Amino acid sequence: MSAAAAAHSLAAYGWDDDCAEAFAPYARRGLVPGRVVRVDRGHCDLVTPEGPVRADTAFVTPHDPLRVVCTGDWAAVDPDGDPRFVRSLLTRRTAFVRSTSSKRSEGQILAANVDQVIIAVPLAAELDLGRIERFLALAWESGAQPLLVLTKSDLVPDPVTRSHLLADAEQTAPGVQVLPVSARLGEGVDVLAAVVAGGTTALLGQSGAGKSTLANALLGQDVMEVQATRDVDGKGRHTTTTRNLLPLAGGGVLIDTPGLRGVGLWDAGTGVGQVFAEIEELAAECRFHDCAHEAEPGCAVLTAVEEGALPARRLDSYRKLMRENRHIVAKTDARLRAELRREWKAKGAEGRMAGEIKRGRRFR
Ligand SMILES: Nc1nc2c(ncn2[C@@H]2O[C@H](COP(=O)(O)OP(=O)(O)OP(=O)(O)O)[C@@H](O)[C@H]2O)c(=O)[nH]1
Ligand SMILES: [Zn+2]
Repeated sequence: MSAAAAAHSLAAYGWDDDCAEAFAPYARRGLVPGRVVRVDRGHCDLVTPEGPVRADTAFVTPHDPLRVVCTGDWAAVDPDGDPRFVRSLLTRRTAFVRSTSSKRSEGQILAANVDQVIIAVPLAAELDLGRIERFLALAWESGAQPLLVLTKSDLVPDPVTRSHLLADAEQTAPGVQVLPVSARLGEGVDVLAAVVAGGTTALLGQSGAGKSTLANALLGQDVMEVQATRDVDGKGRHTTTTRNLLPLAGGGVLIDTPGLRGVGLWDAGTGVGQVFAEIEELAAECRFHDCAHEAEPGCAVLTAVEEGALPARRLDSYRKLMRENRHIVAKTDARLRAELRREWKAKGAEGRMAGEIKRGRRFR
């Protein structure tokens, strides 16, 4: 980072040389840079060099739901006025998109410009590898680098058990750093803080995984409300505060939005491939290029399973996520196909009409 970018008052919020370069044309128009901290209907809260600003988003709310303002966006804002308007959004480096339920399959943007994703999974006697793979797929799909944090490591004090669990996690997450952390004991927190110091980090993980506790440890203060252990009605309390984007004590920025936390079904096509990199690599050796790795002769994937080089669970998980993903894509495609059909019909009618005119069956 250049000295100018480091000295910039938004440096704590992730401002860097790339931001400065992208923002230059807006600076010439007298606009102010800001990072979106929170979005609600028609407005957003930003941090700017002059402090927090609330701005109207009417100019940056196109029909495409993937292009609406979201937490983490860099924006160009009016220098004054009441209300002040967001005039433009800088191009996103990465984006978290959720495939929404069947009625609106367009997808919904959850967070922008995330560099790393912490996938928080409690270190327990039995790691939920399938869940890890699912979160990894989402992380890879966003364009950010995943980081697997095994939380509550104090719960597995036995070093032998722990190293087995770590080995399982590492095998499940090729290309991903795996870090055991205990926020309770402070173990591994400094390592994690150093890893996330360089950019913007988001938190993924199921409820109770220890995300808020981890966030507080990284923030160096209790900003997030930690789930009460005594949960009388069994429903769990909604714990995340409305402060969605926060600078970390050791450098870097944390994005922790409720929408991102509670992930459901996502469209993670290329992401799934990255999670199972070793399977995709094996698949390249299969005799048939469209091998489904079910019962085909010369299947390198099945051979690897037979030889014990690839856990059968891994292949099952891969198939399951691929199937799920195809399902989502098919749903989206159905809508696309319906749209195309309408277009073709209209074009077809025109075409038929033109043909009939040519053939002299219709007179003008
Ligand atoms: N033993 C142990 N318990 C922990 C640790 N970190 C968190 N916990 C406990 O795990 C429970 C859940 O922690 P939270 O931080 O609220 O989990 P969360 O992922 O933010 O949960 P949601 O807000 O529901 O998404 C709390 O009772 C914490 O005290 C740890 O390092 N060790
Ligand atoms: Zn095969």
